[in-house]
Formats: sequence, structure tokens, C-alpha cells
Amino acid sequence: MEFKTVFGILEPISSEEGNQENHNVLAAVPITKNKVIKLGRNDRECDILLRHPSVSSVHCMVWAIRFDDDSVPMCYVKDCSLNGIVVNDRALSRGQTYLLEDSDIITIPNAGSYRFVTKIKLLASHLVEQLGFQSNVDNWHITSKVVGSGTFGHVLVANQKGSLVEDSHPINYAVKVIKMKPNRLDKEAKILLKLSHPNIIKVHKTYAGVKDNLYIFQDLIAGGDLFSYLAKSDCLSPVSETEALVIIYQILQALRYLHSQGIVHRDLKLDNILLCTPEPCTRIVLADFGIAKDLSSSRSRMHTVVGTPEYCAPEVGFKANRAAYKEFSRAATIEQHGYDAKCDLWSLGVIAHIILTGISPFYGDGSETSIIRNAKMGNLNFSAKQWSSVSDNAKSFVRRLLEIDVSKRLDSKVAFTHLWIAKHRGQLERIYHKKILHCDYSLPRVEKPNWKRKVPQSINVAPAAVPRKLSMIDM
Ligand SMILES: Nc1ncnc2c1ncn2[C@@H]1O[C@H](COP(=O)(O)OP(=O)(O)OP(=O)(O)O)[C@@H](O)[C@H]1O
Repeated sequence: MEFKTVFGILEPISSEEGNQENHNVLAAVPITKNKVIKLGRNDRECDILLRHPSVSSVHCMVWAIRFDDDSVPMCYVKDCSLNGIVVNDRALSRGQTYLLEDSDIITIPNAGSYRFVTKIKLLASHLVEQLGFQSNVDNWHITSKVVGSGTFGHVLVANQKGSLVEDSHPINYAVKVIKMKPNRLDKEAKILLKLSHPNIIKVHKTYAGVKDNLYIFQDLIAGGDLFSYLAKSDCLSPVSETEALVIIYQILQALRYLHSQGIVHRDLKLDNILLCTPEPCTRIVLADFGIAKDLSSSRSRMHTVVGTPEYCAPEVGFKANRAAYKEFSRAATIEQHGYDAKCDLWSLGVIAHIILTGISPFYGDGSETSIIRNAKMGNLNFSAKQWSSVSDNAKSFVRRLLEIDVSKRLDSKVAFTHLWIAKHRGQLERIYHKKILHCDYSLPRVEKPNWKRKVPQSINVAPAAVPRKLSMIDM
């Protein structure tokens, strides 16, 4: 049996205010990896049942995200209700995701209160100073909470000072701090500030601080990355074909937009795809534009070898033997014909292969040499048992992306016309607009809950109140 680390606990509070008759979980509920705890009226979906008529089918959710074993888990609560939730006597705005602190009290009006108790605490409270970052940049405050780290920098939780609307909670942001070469205008920040799309990370502000650090303030995406979402013990677990479709459809939306703007991401991989909540049918956001290329003014081809070998198209020119590069840092220029935006579609093919089967198509023995050699041959093994329950349309989609001949590979527009996507286009559009964007994007930031107005006439847990079951899509 897999040992589950408990990151935090939800403890029911017995008080006059938390009316015990209306909630049936009196024991503390542990918060563990890959488990979203749902509170609400729907007994099929919720872990904590709350029976009061003012409570929504799923009223709120609580989960924990841990970037890696060395980092402190982040626990979040998200309001999914009509009538709202209160954290420490302050209402969350509708749809808001809030980063929980030890001893925070979550109250579902008329139905009960829970104390959040953290189990793994922040050890170094001076982490920001230790890392050499400023804790205050202009009107932003940077906390010691690390949401992720990469080759170029750390990503921490930040808040905007003075943005507090009376009685509401501050919005949490993320800040990526990168070491910059002096006098270099950072391309990542410049590209991101140009972009505006629901499936691309939104940047609010960038600052060049002291010690050549660049600070990129952006939305905090609270559901973790796709790699952590799929990682179960020591392997990656596939998702259902329906869930894969919803993920791929959103990445395609982002790629079509990016490529229409002349931007090529060049480092698409599971780690750079973020989820708003760690559950199916959530909004997907592309992040890490650290090696993206803006071709909008030149429309030329690219010649620099960049990316991550496991996801990298063969024409980009990774070589197993590093001595073959004139100079190798993270990017090297070699003699070749160059490549274009279709390199992102190859990476999408690798991602689709992994999320449908749990296996990486060209992984071989895991060494960089074997990955590069296998990708250059482009052999796919659809007879592997992991493909047995996947539809032929899905296999064909993956094959058309992992196509060595670039002229035969789907581009980000034509990919929408492939039968796997086209057959489900109507349902995908409905899920995308009605569920994903409507619930999660462009919501009014602050709305005071009006309990009486929205209390339903009767307690009705009718199927209509249950979110659309994804399995209804016929493959
Ligand atoms: N806006 C965000 N909200 C939440 N988590 C984030 C955000 N941006 C990045 N992360 C987390 O931080 C990790 C590292 O961020 P990012 O990929 O941007 O850094 P990097 O140094 O460019 O990494 P790489 O080594 O992949 O190039 C991501 O994998 C993700 O888990």
C-alpha cells in the first residue's frame, strides 16, 4: 500500500456557529497528495457532506500541492459556490482560490466551520534573503513560499501591497525570479507581456531589481504542474481519453494563438503545463517562456538547439554527442536547415503520448543519447499494452504529431481538424466555454455574498446540479 504523506488536516469545529446537524463529518479529514477534498451537498462527489439548502452541490474544495520532496506543500481552498465561503471572518470572492495558512478557519455559512492545520511547516522563514532576492519590489511583497524551481530561477508566492479591498482577502500571485545578464532586456518578460490568452500564463508586472535579478509577477496557478498531477509513486499514470482530450484541446488553443502571434514556445513539456486545480476538466495554463522565440518581426527559421531532449523535435538538432556542438551551454547553434513553429507540435505529441499511456515515446534506457537516437528514428509502438484501450483516432493524432517529416506533421490550426478532435469538437467547445472558462476565468474579483437571495427553494441534488460527467463523451 502506498504511504500517503499527510500535508494538512481539516478539523471540524464544534460551536454554535458551526451547526453540527448540517455536516456529517465529525472526524478530522487528512489532506494528502493527489486528493481533492470536496465539501458540499452532493453525496456522490463530496467527501464532506453539508446538508443545508444554502450549500451548493460542490461548495468548496481543498487540496495540497508539493513541487518536490524538498519543498513545503501549499494547501489551497477554492470557492465553487453560489453563496460563498468565509476564511477567518472574511468572504472569498467568487471562484477565488486562497492559499491556506496554519490555523485558518474555513466557514461554510449555515453548515459548519473547519480549522486548517498544516502538518509540514515552512522551515526557513528567511528564505527570500537566503536566496538573495528582495522581499519588497515596488508595491509587491515576496513571501518565502516556493511554488517551484527550475534551471533559471525560483517561483515564489507574492502579494500586491495596498490592493486590499475592504473585507476581502488579498489575491496571491506568483513571482519568477531570474538571474539576468546585466543590460540584457529579458525576452521571456517581453514576450509574456505581449500575450493575452486564457491558456497562457498572465503576467502583471516585471521589474529589474538589484543584483541583476529580474522579477516577473504573474498569476499563481494553484493546481501544480501536469508532471506532478500524473506522478503516482515512481511512475506516471495515464488519464482517461476524455480527460486527455480536454487537456490537449486547451494546449492546442494556446498554441494556435501563440503561433498566430509569431511566438514559438520551444520548451513544451509536462512541467510547463500548469493546472488551476488538480482535477479533470480544469483550466490549463502554459508557463515558462524562458526559451520562447518571437518571430513576429522576422518570420525566419530558428537554428538554435534548445529545449528538453525528451520532448524535442528531431529537426531542432539535438546531438547525442555534445562535442558536436561548437559550444554547449543550454543553447547551441549548429549547422543545419533550421526549424519552425512545428517543433511545438512534436512536443505536444510527446505530451499526448505520455498522458494517454503513462509512457514517454522515445525514452529508451532514459539516457540522453538513447532518447535523441530514438526520436530521430521516430518509431512508435502502438501494440504496447498501454495503448490497448486507447481509440484509433487518438493513436492517429499522436502519430500525426510525432511525424519526422515536418511537412506531414499537423500544425496548430490543422490539428483541430484531425478526427480525434473534430469528432468531439462540439462537446469540447461546451466544456471549454461553459465549464472551464466560465468557472475560472475573468470572474469578478470581489463580490459580497448575499445569502438569502440565492438559497434554493428546496434541497435538490438533481443530476442537473452535478457537473457534466466527462465519460459521457463517446470515443
Ligand atoms: N505562475 C505559476 N504558478 C504556479 N506555479 C508555477 C508558476 N510558474 C512556475 N511554476 C512552477 O515552478 C516551476 C518552475 O518554473 P519555470 O518552469 O518557469 O522555471 P524555469 O527555471 O524556467 O524552469 P526550466 O528548468 O523548466 O526551464 C514549474 O514547473 C511550476 O511547477
